[in-house]
Amino acid sequence: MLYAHTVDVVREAEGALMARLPEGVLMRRAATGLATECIRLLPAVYGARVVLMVGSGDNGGDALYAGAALARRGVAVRALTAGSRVHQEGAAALRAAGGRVRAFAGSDADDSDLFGADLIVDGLVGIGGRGGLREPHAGLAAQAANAPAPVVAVDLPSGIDADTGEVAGYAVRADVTVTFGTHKPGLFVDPGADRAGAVRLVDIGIGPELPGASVLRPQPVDIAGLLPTPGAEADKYRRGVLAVRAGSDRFRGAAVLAVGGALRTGVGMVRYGGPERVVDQVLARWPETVAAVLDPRQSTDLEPGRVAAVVVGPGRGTDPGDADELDAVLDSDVPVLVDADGLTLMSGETGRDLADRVRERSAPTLLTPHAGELARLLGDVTREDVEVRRLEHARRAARSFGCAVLLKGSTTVIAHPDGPSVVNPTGTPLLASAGTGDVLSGAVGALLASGVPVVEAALCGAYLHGRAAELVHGGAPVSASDLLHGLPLALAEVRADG
Ligand SMILES: NC(=O)C1=CN([C@@H]2O[C@H](COP(=O)(O)OP(=O)(O)OC[C@H]3O[C@@H](n4cnc5c(N)ncnc54)[C@H](OP(=O)(O)O)[C@@H]3O)[C@@H](O)[C@H]2O)[C@@H](O)CC1
Ligand SMILES: [K+]
Repeated sequence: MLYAHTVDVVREAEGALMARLPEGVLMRRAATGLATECIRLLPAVYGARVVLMVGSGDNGGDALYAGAALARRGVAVRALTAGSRVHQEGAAALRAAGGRVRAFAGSDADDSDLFGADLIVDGLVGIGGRGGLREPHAGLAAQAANAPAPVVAVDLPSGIDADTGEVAGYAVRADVTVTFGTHKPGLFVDPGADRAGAVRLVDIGIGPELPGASVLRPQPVDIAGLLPTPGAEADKYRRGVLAVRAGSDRFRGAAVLAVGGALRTGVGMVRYGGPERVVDQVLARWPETVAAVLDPRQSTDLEPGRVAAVVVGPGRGTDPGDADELDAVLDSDVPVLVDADGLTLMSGETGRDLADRVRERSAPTLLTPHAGELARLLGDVTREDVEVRRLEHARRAARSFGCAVLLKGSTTVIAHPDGPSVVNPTGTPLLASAGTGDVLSGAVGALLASGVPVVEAALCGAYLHGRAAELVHGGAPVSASDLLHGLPLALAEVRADG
């Protein structure tokens, strides 16, 4: 598991440790770790050319001290400063080691040092950065982006918000980010995560001072530990029965995909209920389903005691009958996953009663919106707002509805009113196509029915779904049906890693 802490928490931990250590020790540790990573990235050390982009804070100080260490190893180091000040001791250390320090001349002409560099180090701003990069920082960073050398970001790529991953203006795009003490949430969540490249954590000793993380990013081994392993004595009821209330005459595929997602993730039995033509189609594709014709306006019976979890909403419709069905499902005392049309029914003024129903439930509820659906559920933000501050809005929704929320998209995040948020490390942008969400709802539903707790089920389902896409796509677009082939591969891989 990787852990991320917010800036306030990092500063507090740093303060507690610094009070016991001689001045400058933490920066020296950070700089040593940074220099080591730079050396790994250089084809040869002696005679290599490294350019430091240096802002006015301690982030620039880290870069300067690392530059001094590189210069002592025979690297030609040039520091280009931006901003009103420069870290004096760091600049002196670099000069004493044979490096040069000068102010960036501005964006009017290409900087020859930058374009001749073997490696560029981004020490413009770190956790002290606010908003998009100002000038001359942005101009310097833009030149670095055009230069051929790889870019190593110090602590985080300058211009991304450390706590949210938001990019409010120009931001550096790094090949490698060397971060200190703990990960920052913005390194886990897009759009920030996308700018960070490969992230390396350097231990500077603040670990014991840090409280529990605010954001987690699991590794394959963590997923393996969370997945259920059916014992020899397991029968279909003990493995869990999932009820799927998806699909309609208009959207028959949603039912087929949600049922498939569940079966391919592993569940004792899927009970499908829906219109006759959809039942036929589900049975034609998945004959192992126990399917019954069900008109939500006449029967919303969930067969109490016979199902362990319910998926409701994908392609189901938003008629009054569908609202009645959702209401009845929410009235049950088993875990419920609400997706797609179910989320639409819960949104706005007309959805108020259903939203209250969710708040009143004692059994776990999981909402699985994409950014547009989350914006509608929250009612006071746009889809774009949600996309740039994914963690914040997923957390708000979790608090507002008193349940777990899985926000789909460029980084899938899972929030719960209690405990840290979790980000899913797998997936590809090519996953954004019709029907993939239906497969996800089935996959997560299967895990809920198997007794996996709600946040863990959401995480494992999202992980397997994203990994399935990575394994089947090979660079080509992924259809929702392809995902159904990828799920067993993803499961086998996770079990082998575990
Ligand atoms: N915490 C730890 O454990 C350790 C932390 N360490 C290191 O310290 C770093 C934090 O250093 P820090 O606090 O000095 O802030 P930092 O990121 O250098 O930026 C502040 C400067 O940036 C400027 N500025 C702000 N926004 C801007 C913008 N949009 N565009 C342009 N400029 C902008 C701002 O200018 P101002 O707004 O004041 O004019 C101010 O001068 C941290 O990331 C890590 O690298 C390690 O050494 C050891 C252990
Ligand atoms: K930086």
